[in-house]
Amino acid sequence: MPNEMSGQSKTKNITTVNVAVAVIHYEDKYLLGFRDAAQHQGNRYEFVGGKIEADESAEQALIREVAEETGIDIHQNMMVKLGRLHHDYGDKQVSLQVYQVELTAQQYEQHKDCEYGLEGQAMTWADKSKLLAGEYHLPAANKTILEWLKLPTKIAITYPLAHFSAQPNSAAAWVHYHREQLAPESWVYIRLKASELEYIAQQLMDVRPDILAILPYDNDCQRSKTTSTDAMVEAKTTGSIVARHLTHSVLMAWFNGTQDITESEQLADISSERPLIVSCHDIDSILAANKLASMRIQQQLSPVIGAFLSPVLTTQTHPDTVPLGWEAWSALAQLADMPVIGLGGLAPVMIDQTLAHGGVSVAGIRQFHE
Ligand SMILES: Nc1nc2c([nH]c(=O)n2[C@@H]2O[C@H](COP(=O)(O)OP(=O)(O)OP(=O)(O)O)[C@@H](O)[C@H]2O)c(=O)[nH]1
Repeated sequence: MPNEMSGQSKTKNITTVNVAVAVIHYEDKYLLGFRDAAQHQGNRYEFVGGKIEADESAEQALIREVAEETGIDIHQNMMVKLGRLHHDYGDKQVSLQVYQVELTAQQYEQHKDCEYGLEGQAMTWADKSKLLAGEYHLPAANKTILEWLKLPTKIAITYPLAHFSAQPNSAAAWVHYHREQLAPESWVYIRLKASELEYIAQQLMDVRPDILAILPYDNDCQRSKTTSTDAMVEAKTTGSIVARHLTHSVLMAWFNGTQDITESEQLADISSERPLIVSCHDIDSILAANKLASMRIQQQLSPVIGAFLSPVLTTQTHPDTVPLGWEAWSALAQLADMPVIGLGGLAPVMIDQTLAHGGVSVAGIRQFHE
């Protein structure tokens, strides 16, 4: 998709319209327009946006469209890329470049009572919970955007079991520690080995049913078609699994063709009902993640909702790994077609710095526990 940055492109005689989409919000209120019945995908709500002209970048188009449709002045430093996606409506193909735009309190005050946009279209402010619950009828392509918006600004990662190896019962110590330390209703990536996953992760989810768990995708069990820990955890779980996680090495093994499986087998293998979060460290893994994301959308499977991109800074756990540093991290984040999560040497308070460098969320271990 980076090759189709602007204008219209033609593939097999079908024109793809390149569109810049602004997910304008102030805290938990999101601005929606209503598409006229005569328009493509009419009688539906939409985010503000429109065609990217041939001489424009997506960001320039976004600034112009937002001003034309709402009169709100936005600047480059207020927008963060959420992702890019291609959608085939049958009668029209669209490539959406989606940005999150947070208004200032003053801008929201000025526009909070606005019922019509500058082009006469009805406008409304939607509560995030209602928007994500599907209470607004949006074009089909927006389903993925709503999944992206579920990603919180902070994700806690669990300690490895080995961290508790000095304890007489390390599994019990692991469960006890995380039961006490994880914030209420937080997203938690339960990073355990496949062999530890079923019995320990389940214990934590039993005692903390409020947490929203990201569980590792168990590649080995899936490949051998044995009763996988995935299936067991899914079947027995009392808590909520919000996503499965794919490691950098699994992602690269699939897309470098080092595993002898076809693309459709890969897609069928990964829990198709669950959104995915992938781990990336470099340009090759970002490109592999983009490919996976595009395949999932094309096959109408649950989307890739995020990429952990790491390490941003030096970490205590990997002191010898050379970090990317903010500049290289930001350049890679721009290439990702899904929301990017900063990982490695970060604290929750670094969310503003992460947003400024093109990420939407921060993750980590120690500092993300209460
Ligand atoms: N603005 C906007 N467009 C969207 C969203 N989701 C989505 O699929 N689209 C599609 O992206 C395209 C937007 O291009 P557009 O705004 O220039 O097209 P239009 O049909 O509104 O007007 P036009 O063709 O008269 O210029 C439409 O085909 C629309 O269906 C969304 O959330 N916001």
